[in-house]
Amino acid sequence: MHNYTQYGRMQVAKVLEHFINAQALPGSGVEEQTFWHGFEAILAKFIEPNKALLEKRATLQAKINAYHHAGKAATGKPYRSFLEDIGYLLPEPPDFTIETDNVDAEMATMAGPQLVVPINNARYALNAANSRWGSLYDALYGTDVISTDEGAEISHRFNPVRGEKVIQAAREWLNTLLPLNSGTHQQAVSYKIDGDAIAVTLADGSISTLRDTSQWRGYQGSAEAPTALLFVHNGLHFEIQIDAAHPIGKTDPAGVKDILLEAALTTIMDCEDSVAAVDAEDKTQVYANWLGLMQGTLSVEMKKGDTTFERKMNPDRQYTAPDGNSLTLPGRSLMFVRNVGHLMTNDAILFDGEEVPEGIMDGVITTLIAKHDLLGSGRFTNSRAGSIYIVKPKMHGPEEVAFSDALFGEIEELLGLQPFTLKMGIMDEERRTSVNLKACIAAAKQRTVFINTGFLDRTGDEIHTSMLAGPFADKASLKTMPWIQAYEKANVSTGLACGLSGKAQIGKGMWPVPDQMAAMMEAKIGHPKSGANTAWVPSPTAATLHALHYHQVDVFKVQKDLAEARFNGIDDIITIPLLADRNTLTKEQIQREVDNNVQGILGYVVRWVHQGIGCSKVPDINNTGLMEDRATLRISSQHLANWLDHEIISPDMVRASLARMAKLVDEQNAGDPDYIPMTPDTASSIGFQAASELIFKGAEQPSGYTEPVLHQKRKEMKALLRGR
Ligand SMILES: CC(=O)SCCNC(=O)CCNC(=O)[C@H](O)C(C)(C)COP(=O)(O)OP(=O)(O)OC[C@H]1O[C@@H](n2cnc3c(N)ncnc32)[C@H](O)[C@@H]1OP(=O)(O)O
Ligand SMILES: O=CC(=O)O
Ligand SMILES: [Mg+2]
Repeated sequence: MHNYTQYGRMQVAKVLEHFINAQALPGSGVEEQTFWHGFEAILAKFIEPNKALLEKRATLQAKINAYHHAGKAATGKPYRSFLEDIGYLLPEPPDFTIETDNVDAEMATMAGPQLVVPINNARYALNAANSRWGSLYDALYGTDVISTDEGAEISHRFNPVRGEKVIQAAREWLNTLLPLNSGTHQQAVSYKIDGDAIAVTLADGSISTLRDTSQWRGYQGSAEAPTALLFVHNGLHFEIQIDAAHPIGKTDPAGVKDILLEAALTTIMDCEDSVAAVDAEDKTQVYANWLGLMQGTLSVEMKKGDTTFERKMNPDRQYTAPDGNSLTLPGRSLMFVRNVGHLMTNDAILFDGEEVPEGIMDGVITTLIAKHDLLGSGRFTNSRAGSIYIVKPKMHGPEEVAFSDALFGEIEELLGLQPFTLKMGIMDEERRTSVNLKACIAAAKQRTVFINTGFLDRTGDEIHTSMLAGPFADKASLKTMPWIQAYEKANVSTGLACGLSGKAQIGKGMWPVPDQMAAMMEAKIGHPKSGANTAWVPSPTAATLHALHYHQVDVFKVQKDLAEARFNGIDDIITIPLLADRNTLTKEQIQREVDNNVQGILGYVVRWVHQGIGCSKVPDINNTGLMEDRATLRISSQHLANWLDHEIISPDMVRASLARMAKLVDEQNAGDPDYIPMTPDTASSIGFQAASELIFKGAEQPSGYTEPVLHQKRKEMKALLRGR
């Protein structure tokens, strides 16, 4: 238990109280008394409605369970009518367009990658904030986008064979980014400023020029010997960096040392599924990092090899424009903060003795902190348009969006912000939101700045909602079946119909295979092609590479082309992706599916519970590292729970797999000095027990969420570690 200070009906854990009174409130223009009193009033107003929303989720789920339990039709008209009758599938509201004002260009009129990062990891969070710009050479050199054939392996010491391949590949990209009137960038031997134009000398001595002269926007260094030439294409900037004395520039006939791409236009600083924050200490750390990002003061001491340096937020980038005026471009990614959803409570604050809803607490405190940005008191500016961007995850249907909208309004009033300063990113990641998406957007039409298909949570909810309908298809097949394709397509179409183009983001989900960048380059071009003006990437390198897709596709043109054809797709969306025939899976296929799920669950959960790490790269059964977070855990645990329920697998089979995989996961982590193994005594390993509970009690978890078990077990683990 924490030490608390009483504020009216609230008790605030001292660690959080101290942070707020000493760091977050000073300079915010809000008095201590006003803040705590107003916070108390918000809790008094919103706690009961929050509980009622959760009860409604449970009531609807119980009705769905009873329907399937009775063996009623899980397809076609009868099923759709049932969903309508119980108020799960609601009538579509009349047409409208969103009215969101003061949206920064990065979200409204630009198209590019969106990075997500666990906010409590300062080292990664700083890296993410700075990933607005990324080195194309580094991204190509360090990943499988360039093959290792013919002596081009990735080595720590610079491999000139690979280096040459990188230069050639980058020059090939320049042909797309910066078309020339004659010749190609592979032939370029110099890039120079010639009056108000760019002259590119080719190997045969001829001079080429830019096909579109307006692409040139500025330079760094002197006009005679620029160190960087700045261009724009499809709204994204990039630099050709020149330094003939640099180790790479030396090898290049034009002295080009790198191509720097505008990459992560926006970043989501995540307080939710990639973070393990279970109590007042953890939450205070999360909020402290957000304050550091909003004030520009966050920094970490870094050690790489023999060098030690300080990582901090990058300044804006300065150039001279072709007309001689100075030009400044943002040096950092525009930041959202992802609050948690409506489900969990946290003991950092008690109200009438009970833990408060964590989502309400996040809303109030992350907004208070972001107010510092609007007041301009920090070192940098995040939103030049004067807005605060909150991603609200895991909302089920329009009532839950309306609740967040009302909460945001009260928070604005408490903190002295103009109405609708708080903008909302709506995660379309629960089935009741997908099937009522238009009504969800309508419920926050003055705040909506994005809709995003969080297909990972969405898959977990798909399984949980129809748990009793029958056994689900294997995990790989689930990703290709009609429901998901219709969900993705309908999201874009609904977003366009509600006027998001030019005002907000229509976003696509995460690439969860961080080391497979070649595959990402093949797959993720599908996102801009589908009309999405942003999509999630797991790392800065992935952001740099994914940025190339937005040079290949003019998303706003795609959106225009798609705008006329409204796709609703509801009948496909509600088609439950069950196994067509339970006898088609071989014993071996079933065993592999179980082992793969169990390995992923244990690999993620043990680090979460034992070490407080909320997002990990965990090898799957083929030894491919997968990004695992709470949403991927929700899928794996719900999938096993479903197959157990329908006796595709037996509890003994799962127990045997857990025992085998626990050993393997311990071995995989042997190199981590902070790792706490699960074996040999799995019965007293809290991490192991958490994983087992998530599977065996998966069917009874609210909406199949993993948070309740993870939080409880992490708290047990922290208590154990404190007692040691
Ligand atoms: C369903 C959903 O909700 S998805 C959203 C939640 N998921 C996320 O936020 C994913 C974020 N990504 C990550 O946390 C990580 O990339 C992981 C856990 C997947 C892999 O991490 P690691 O195994 O440490 O990656 P790896 O060793 O390849 O790279 C580490 C380097 O990349 C950087 N990096 C990796 N991911 C990120 C990121 N998301 N943001 C910023 N920097 C990052 C690190 O800072 C580090 O560089 P440094 O040494 O200069 O600090
Ligand atoms: O939050 C994202 C998801 O896919 O879930
Ligand atoms: Mg999610």
